[in-house]
Amino acid sequence: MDAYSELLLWASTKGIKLDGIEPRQIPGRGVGIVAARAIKTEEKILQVPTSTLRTLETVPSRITKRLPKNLTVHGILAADLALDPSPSKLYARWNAVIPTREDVWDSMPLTWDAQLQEFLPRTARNLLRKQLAKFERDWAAVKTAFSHDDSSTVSRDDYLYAWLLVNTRTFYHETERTKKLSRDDRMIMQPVADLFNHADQGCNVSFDPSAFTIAADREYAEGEEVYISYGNHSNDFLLTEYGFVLSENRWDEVCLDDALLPELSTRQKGYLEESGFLGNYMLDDKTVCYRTQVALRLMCTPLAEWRRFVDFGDDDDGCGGRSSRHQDKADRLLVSILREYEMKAMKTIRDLGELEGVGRASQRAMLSQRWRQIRGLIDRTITRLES
Ligand SMILES: C[S@@+](CC[C@H](N)C(=O)[O-])C[C@H]1O[C@@H](n2cnc3c(N)ncnc32)[C@H](O)[C@@H]1O
Repeated sequence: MDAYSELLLWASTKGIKLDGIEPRQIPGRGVGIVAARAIKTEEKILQVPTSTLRTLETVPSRITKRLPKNLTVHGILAADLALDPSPSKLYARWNAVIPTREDVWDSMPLTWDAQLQEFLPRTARNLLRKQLAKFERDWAAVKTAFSHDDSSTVSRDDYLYAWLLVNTRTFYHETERTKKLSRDDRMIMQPVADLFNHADQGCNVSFDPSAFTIAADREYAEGEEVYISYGNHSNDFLLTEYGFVLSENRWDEVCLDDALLPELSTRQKGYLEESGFLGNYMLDDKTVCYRTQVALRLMCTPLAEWRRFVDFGDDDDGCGGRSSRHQDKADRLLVSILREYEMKAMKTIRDLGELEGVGRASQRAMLSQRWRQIRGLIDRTITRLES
């Protein structure tokens, strides 16, 4: 019997109900869940009883009592996974189907060569910096707690593997007890449900005190992959937090700070800082964000008019046509800035192509894919602004 059949057999003894779905290997996505028959909208396809969840409360006290009280739930769950080398029956079936360390190392930028990490787009790099700081805090606590114990030592790599599994496989869960914790700490792991891959729109996930339930968001044909949504995430977020990008992502956006900030004088940066508009300039497939508009206006309109724009939003003084004249100027300026940024994206793609020997080919390919997406978004925006 293969590991998935064993997992499902174990799941059925624990009251986990799959209806019309089954796990399957999906090229490029590890395991995923597919429709085993035609599924109707709103059909309940999975129920996972609360008793099977892996939570803060299921971590043995021999682990929790040695960890500092303020350690994150993420950090504690990872310690539980890492310090459980011969897992109890409860988790053995689950452990048999989770991605290998090799898979995790391949996809998660946190484990990549530092030189390759420098090629991440700005948003992803910033997220990675925060993720690393969070990991190092958790690891420092776990290392201190278990470093003097021969029976349960854990290496940094063991802990990192466990920490990244938790990062990519937890669900938000609220109970009377977890409501007392910060939002980020209301996380649990659940078997089978964690085999669903992500799409920018997916099945409905809900929970009550007795179970998690996943219900179809639309009709699915037999054999079709069934997704849930991990949230309204951009591809930079997905890449850093989950190790993949979507080719179709309605929530994707690109940070323009690297394109815009170098164009601003020190004085202009000061004005933007004072008014709370310095940096975090975002572009998606439909909109240039308001912060970007404010920075562009500062670059192409007299200061008094810019202040009016910031204070009142609209720079039309009632004479007609003014607003669109300024907007045209701002759009033209943005097009020229975007053209330069597009050149940078193309150079990054070329550089990645010549970067043999740094990191793995699959990691470089992932970065190139992301930069091609950025280039595409910029290109479409230029076309839109010029039409
Ligand atoms: C909750 S797990 C989903 C099950 C996972 N595919 C597995 O093999 O166990 C989340 C991980 O699945 C992968 N994943 C999820 N959605 C994906 C997608 N749309 N494309 C590629 N990989 C995806 C990523 O590696 C992510 O970190």
